[in-house]
Amino acid sequence: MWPAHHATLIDRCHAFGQPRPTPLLLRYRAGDYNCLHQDLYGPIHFPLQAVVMLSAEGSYTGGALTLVENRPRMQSRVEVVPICQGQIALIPVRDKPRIGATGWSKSAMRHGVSTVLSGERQTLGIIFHDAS
Ligand SMILES: O=C(O)CCC(=O)C(=O)O
Ligand SMILES: [Fe+2]
Repeated sequence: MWPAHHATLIDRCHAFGQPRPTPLLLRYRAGDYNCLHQDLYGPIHFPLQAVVMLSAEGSYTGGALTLVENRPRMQSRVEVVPICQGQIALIPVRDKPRIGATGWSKSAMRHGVSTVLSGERQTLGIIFHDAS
Protein backbone atom coordinates (compact mmCIF):
# COMPACT_ATOMS: atom_id res chain seq x y z
CA MET A 1 0.00 0.00 0.00
CA TRP A 2 1.22 3.48 -0.86
CA PRO A 3 0.58 6.14 1.79
CA ALA A 4 -2.23 8.58 0.98
CA HIS A 5 -0.30 11.54 2.37
CA HIS A 6 3.18 12.74 1.44
CA ALA A 7 4.03 13.37 5.13
CA THR A 8 3.41 9.68 5.86
CA LEU A 9 5.72 8.68 3.00
CA ILE A 10 8.44 10.98 4.34
CA ASP A 11 8.03 9.59 7.89
CA ARG A 12 8.46 6.12 6.41
CA CYS A 13 11.59 7.22 4.48
CA HIS A 14 13.11 8.65 7.65
CA ALA A 15 12.33 5.47 9.60
CA PHE A 16 14.20 3.47 6.93
CA GLY A 17 17.29 5.72 6.91
CA GLN A 18 16.34 7.93 3.93
CA PRO A 19 16.49 11.50 5.34
CA ARG A 20 17.72 13.50 2.33
CA PRO A 21 15.31 15.37 0.01
CA THR A 22 15.59 14.40 -3.65
CA PRO A 23 14.16 17.15 -5.92
CA LEU A 24 16.72 18.15 -8.55
CA LEU A 25 17.29 21.06 -10.88
CA LEU A 26 19.13 19.75 -13.92
CA ARG A 27 20.96 21.70 -16.58
CA TYR A 28 22.31 20.03 -19.71
CA ARG A 29 24.49 21.72 -22.28
CA ALA A 30 25.66 20.41 -25.67
CA GLY A 31 27.21 16.97 -25.19
CA ASP A 32 25.45 16.32 -21.86
CA TYR A 33 23.16 13.32 -21.41
CA ASN A 34 21.62 11.32 -18.59
CA CYS A 35 22.16 7.56 -18.71
CA LEU A 36 19.23 5.19 -18.27
CA HIS A 37 18.53 4.79 -14.55
CA GLN A 38 15.97 4.36 -11.82
CA ASP A 39 15.72 6.94 -9.03
CA LEU A 40 15.64 4.41 -6.20
CA TYR A 41 17.54 5.56 -3.13
CA GLY A 42 16.71 2.98 -0.48
CA PRO A 43 14.00 0.48 0.40
CA ILE A 44 11.21 3.08 0.33
CA HIS A 45 9.99 4.63 -2.90
CA PHE A 46 6.89 6.29 -4.33
CA PRO A 47 5.89 4.74 -7.70
CA LEU A 48 5.59 7.93 -9.77
CA GLN A 49 7.92 10.88 -10.28
CA ALA A 50 7.54 14.17 -12.13
CA VAL A 51 9.77 15.87 -14.68
CA VAL A 52 8.96 19.55 -15.33
CA MET A 53 10.36 21.08 -18.53
CA LEU A 54 11.79 24.52 -17.80
CA SER A 55 13.35 25.28 -21.19
CA ALA A 56 11.51 26.94 -24.04
CA GLU A 57 10.98 25.12 -27.30
CA GLY A 58 13.84 25.96 -29.64
CA SER A 59 16.32 26.73 -26.86
CA TYR A 60 17.97 23.30 -27.28
CA THR A 61 18.09 20.38 -29.70
CA GLY A 62 18.42 16.69 -28.83
CA GLY A 63 17.89 16.01 -25.14
CA ALA A 64 14.86 13.71 -25.41
CA LEU A 65 13.39 12.30 -22.21
CA THR A 66 13.46 8.59 -23.00
CA LEU A 67 11.84 5.65 -21.21
CA VAL A 68 12.88 2.03 -21.64
CA GLU A 69 10.49 -0.74 -20.63
CA ASN A 70 12.00 -4.13 -19.84
CA ARG A 71 9.20 -6.57 -20.49
CA PRO A 72 9.49 -10.09 -19.07
CA ARG A 73 10.57 -12.55 -21.81
CA MET A 74 10.31 -9.85 -24.50
CA GLN A 75 12.59 -7.31 -26.11
CA SER A 76 12.83 -3.89 -24.49
CA ARG A 77 10.55 -1.14 -25.67
CA VAL A 78 11.56 2.51 -25.92
CA GLU A 79 9.36 5.59 -25.68
CA VAL A 80 10.36 9.21 -26.15
CA VAL A 81 8.31 11.64 -24.08
CA PRO A 82 7.79 15.02 -25.75
CA ILE A 83 7.50 17.77 -23.12
CA CYS A 84 7.30 21.50 -23.76
CA GLN A 85 8.11 24.32 -21.38
CA GLY A 86 5.77 24.25 -18.38
CA GLN A 87 4.59 20.70 -19.02
CA ILE A 88 5.03 17.89 -16.52
CA ALA A 89 5.77 14.29 -17.43
CA LEU A 90 4.65 11.78 -14.79
CA ILE A 91 6.76 8.67 -15.21
CA PRO A 92 7.10 5.38 -13.31
CA VAL A 93 10.02 5.23 -10.89
CA ARG A 94 10.49 1.48 -11.28
CA ASP A 95 7.45 -0.54 -12.27
CA LYS A 96 4.89 -0.12 -15.00
CA PRO A 97 1.72 -2.20 -14.58
CA ARG A 98 0.73 -4.23 -17.67
CA ILE A 99 -2.45 -6.11 -18.38
CA GLY A 100 -2.04 -9.22 -20.52
CA ALA A 101 -3.89 -12.40 -21.42
CA THR A 102 -3.03 -13.95 -18.06
CA GLY A 103 -3.71 -10.86 -15.94
CA TRP A 104 -1.56 -8.14 -14.46
CA SER A 105 2.21 -8.13 -14.55
CA LYS A 106 4.82 -5.43 -14.29
CA SER A 107 7.65 -4.19 -16.48
CA ALA A 108 10.79 -2.61 -15.08
CA MET A 109 11.20 0.94 -16.34
CA ARG A 110 14.30 3.08 -16.68
CA HIS A 111 14.57 6.63 -17.94
CA GLY A 112 17.31 8.90 -19.23
CA VAL A 113 17.98 11.85 -21.50
CA SER A 114 19.57 11.54 -24.93
CA THR A 115 22.53 13.77 -25.75
CA VAL A 116 21.81 17.49 -25.97
CA LEU A 117 23.10 18.57 -29.38
CA SER A 118 22.91 22.35 -28.99
CA GLY A 119 21.66 25.00 -26.58
CA GLU A 120 20.73 24.46 -22.97
CA ARG A 121 18.03 22.22 -21.49
CA GLN A 122 16.80 22.63 -17.93
CA THR A 123 14.37 20.44 -15.99
CA LEU A 124 13.03 20.09 -12.48
CA GLY A 125 12.89 16.50 -11.29
CA ILE A 126 10.52 15.79 -8.42
CA ILE A 127 10.99 12.46 -6.74
CA PHE A 128 8.58 12.07 -3.85
CA HIS A 129 10.66 9.74 -1.67
CA ASP A 130 13.82 10.83 0.18
CA ALA A 131 17.29 9.34 -0.22
CA SER A 132 19.66 7.57 2.16
O1 LIG B 1 16.04 15.84 -17.35
C1 LIG B 1 15.16 15.00 -17.50
O2 LIG B 1 14.32 15.03 -18.41
C2 LIG B 1 15.05 13.81 -16.55
C3 LIG B 1 15.99 13.90 -15.41
C4 LIG B 1 15.85 12.76 -14.43
O3 LIG B 1 16.48 11.76 -14.57
C5 LIG B 1 14.93 12.88 -13.32
O4 LIG B 1 14.24 13.91 -13.17
O5 LIG B 1 14.86 11.93 -12.54
FE1 LIG C 1 15.97 10.33 -13.02
